[in-house]
Amino acid sequence: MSTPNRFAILVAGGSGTRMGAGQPKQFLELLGEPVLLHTLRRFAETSLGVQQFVVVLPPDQFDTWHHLCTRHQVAIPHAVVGGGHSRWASVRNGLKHLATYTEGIVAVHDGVRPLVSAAVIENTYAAAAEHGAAIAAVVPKDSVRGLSKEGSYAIDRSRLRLVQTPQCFDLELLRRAYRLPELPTFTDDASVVEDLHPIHLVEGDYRNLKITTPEDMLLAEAILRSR
Ligand SMILES: Nc1ccn([C@@H]2O[C@H](COP(=O)(O)OP(=O)(O)OP(=O)(O)O)[C@@H](O)[C@H]2O)c(=O)n1
Ligand SMILES: C[C@](O)(CO)[C@H](O)COP(=O)(O)O
Repeated sequence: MSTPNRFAILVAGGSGTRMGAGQPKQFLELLGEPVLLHTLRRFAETSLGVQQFVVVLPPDQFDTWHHLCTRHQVAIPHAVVGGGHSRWASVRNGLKHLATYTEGIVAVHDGVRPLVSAAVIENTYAAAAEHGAAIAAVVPKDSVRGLSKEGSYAIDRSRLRLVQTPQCFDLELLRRAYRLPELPTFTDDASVVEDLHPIHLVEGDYRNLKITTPEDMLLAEAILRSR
């Protein structure tokens, strides 16, 4: 079987309200480089050939990214697309940029997961080529409780997984899913696709954290220094 085309949509169209940094968290520096640039490099450095990178940014931040790419001499070819009102809308905009392609595997990855490993990226693309839809996920390390009117109750964590990105899909499947109307329950791409196709889980990585709140920056720096 021939190698499928590979595409990557790096979503970085959010504003980072939980980080509260005064600028979107994807532009904060980790060991001297913006979070989003670490993420782009991670994907570009895998042994896989990614044919087309699409970076989705807040529409008012194109100049910021352009200046950062110039300052850091970024030589990784990528398209820049404006984000939307939600992650779902940003992914949909990214997908539109791939309209000329008819087949392949597309990875959707949070621009704020800069510590993703080559193994997780490669395994997720490979699983999607085999199963149509594959996402990285890890086993919860803490006990989990649900909330009820009366208080709370224990949940069997062996039946749970914590979802990460990348989330990789057959291009046409992802297109079909993103033609459906947006629902408030969509928190990731798997939740958009799952009514159309089963989602295969790939072993993620605890280090593949999503930079969300200030302590995540400390953790990410510590992990980067240890590499
Ligand atoms: N309208 C949006 C919202 C989110 N994202 C992206 O989706 C990923 C995961 O979202 P999250 O961590 O929630 O980022 P923010 O929306 O920026 O953060 P917050 O919810 O704290 O505002 C991030 O890479 C973010 O930039 C996006 O592309 N477009
Ligand atoms: C896509 C995601 O990173 C998977 O864990 C997550 O769902 C994004 O959630 P957020 O609320 O937008 O941070």
